[in-house]
Amino acid sequence: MKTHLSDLADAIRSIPDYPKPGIIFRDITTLLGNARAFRRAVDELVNPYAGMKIDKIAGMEARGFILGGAVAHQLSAGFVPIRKKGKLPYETVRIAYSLEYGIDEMEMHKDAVQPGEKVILVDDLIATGGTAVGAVQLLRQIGADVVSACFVIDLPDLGGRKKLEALGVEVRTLVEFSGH
Ligand SMILES: O=P(O)(O)OC[C@H]1O[C@H](OP(=O)(O)OP(=O)(O)O)[C@H](O)[C@@H]1O
Ligand SMILES: Nc1ncnc2[nH]cnc12
Repeated sequence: MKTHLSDLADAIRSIPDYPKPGIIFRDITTLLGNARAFRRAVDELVNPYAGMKIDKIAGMEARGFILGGAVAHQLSAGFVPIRKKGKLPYETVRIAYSLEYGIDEMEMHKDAVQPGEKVILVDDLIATGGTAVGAVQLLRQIGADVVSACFVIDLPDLGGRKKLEALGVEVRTLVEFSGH
């Protein structure tokens, strides 16, 4: 039986008031635990990039590692982890960023991408876009050509997609939830 994109939305669990009052947390662990939905989500993320000779997938800790690793494998691309500060052992580039429910700093190894390499950013969700914009800035700082960014979930009312597009990055998403 074919899985539809509405089935992907149904496979995501929504938790009100987590991690803070007023936030509805869109929990992808239920999608990841559903073999058919997980495969469909990865296939849908990968399909638009088939044949594009992408060099690297960059994934944001932690949920971007799960999806980004699967996408990289399917595209025969390398994988670049963008981590929360203090976790990477070699020399890094670092940037402060804010997201829907907090602020933090993220880092990437400074030799993780060679100048001019084609990179796609992968994460589970875009909300305010703070995380993704920070990641694009880090990647561009070391010379990456960020050709696109893709997410399973878009929260369009929080404006992240528009911010990324304003930076000249194509954005692809699979399901939308209105409100927070
Ligand atoms: O568009 P934004 O407002 O920046 O929010 C989106 C980010 O928030 C979540 O990650 P989180 O920082 O909660 O980390 P986690 O994956 O380790 O739970 C999500 O996985 C995105 O990376
Ligand atoms: N509402 C939300 N649910 C899950 N992850 C998020 N990251 C930022 N906002 C989020």
